[in-house]
Amino acid sequence: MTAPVSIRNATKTFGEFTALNDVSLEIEAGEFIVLLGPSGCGKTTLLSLLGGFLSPTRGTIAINGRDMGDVSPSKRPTTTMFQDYALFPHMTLRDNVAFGLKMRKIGKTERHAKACELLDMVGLKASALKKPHELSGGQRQRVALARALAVEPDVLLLDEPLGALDLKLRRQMQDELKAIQKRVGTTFVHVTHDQEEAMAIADRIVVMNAGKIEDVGRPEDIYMRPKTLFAASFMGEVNFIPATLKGRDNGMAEIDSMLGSISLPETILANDALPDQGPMTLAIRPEHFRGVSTGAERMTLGSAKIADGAFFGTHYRAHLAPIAAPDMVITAHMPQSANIEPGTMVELSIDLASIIALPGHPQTPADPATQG
Ligand SMILES: Nc1ncnc2c1ncn2[C@@H]1O[C@H](COP(=O)(O)OP(=O)(O)OP(=O)(O)O)[C@@H](O)[C@H]1O
Repeated sequence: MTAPVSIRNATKTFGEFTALNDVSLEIEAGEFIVLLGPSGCGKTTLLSLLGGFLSPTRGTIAINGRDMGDVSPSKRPTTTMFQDYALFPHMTLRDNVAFGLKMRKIGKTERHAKACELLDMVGLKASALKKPHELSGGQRQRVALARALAVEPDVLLLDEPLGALDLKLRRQMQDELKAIQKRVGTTFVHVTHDQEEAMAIADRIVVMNAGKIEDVGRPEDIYMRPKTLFAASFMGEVNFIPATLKGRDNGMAEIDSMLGSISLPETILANDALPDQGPMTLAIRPEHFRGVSTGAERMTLGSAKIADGAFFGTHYRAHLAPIAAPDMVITAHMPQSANIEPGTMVELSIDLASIIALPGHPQTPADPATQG
């Protein structure tokens, strides 16, 4: 079972505090959507509106075209899977998975068959008669997923379901979760603050900040072409070079940056929020300074002096002080063959197409994305 979800202008206030501020989002049937953002940005609040545990102060939620305004959580075509997946300790795995079906008065033979089918899907068929305490954390998590899917929700809501697992297991479960979602085709809405997890599992990521949606797109869209400073900095490491857009002429944009004046083809400025003139930021990922020619059109932002560098296996990660702005720190990845001796001069050479042009300036030097 699967269904589209439509969130229109949803706002949620708690007293004076606005936890969710005019959020709109269309989710397709069968999509794997990840709500990504820092603690307190409103991810769980949005998930709770979908599950019916909270009502929007303003705005609407529709699932499969039906307004959910007066539909209680138990009557919604949704199931929520929480981080503490709370299996019943005295029941076998089979009975845990079949529990929702029993509540729905499904006969024993049918519900046991369904439970075994789902345990098979999560790789635990042979353990059907074990109790939860006999399992590892990852195995218990799989049982919880099987239990959530047993009642065939149209939409599965997952609130940091992998948060309690260690890193290795979490990576493994991310792959499994994605494979299972593709297999069952259910719409998944998954909350996390871990950007790597979001990239690993999402069809589309919704980047949230302070109760608002900052950006929505495929992982590669948000990484390569983020729409805001926040989205650029939350999804991976980035250098921000404050600049001023002076004007546009003949398909070229004239820009004064902290590293000097440059002309960029207007196609690089593909962001509707950019003004015709005014403050803007050039955002560049560290790996785009690698100096390995890709055959694409390249440009230089002047030269810089290596301050320090560390070996990361596939590359060096170096901090550089540009000659044009010696107080600035640029983080750059450099090839294994590079000389990263402090004081060595390097050219800040990049592929033109890898420059991300964003509206506004980073707020403070402490902005997480201002430095590497
Ligand atoms: N019932 C409530 N009463 C008052 N404030 C609340 C309530 N529920 C949530 N909030 C506030 O709303 C904001 C958003 O909370 P929410 O739980 O949605 O954040 P989150 O992004 O899921 O964060 P986390 O990753 O820490 O769970 C927070 O500042 C939180 O303190």
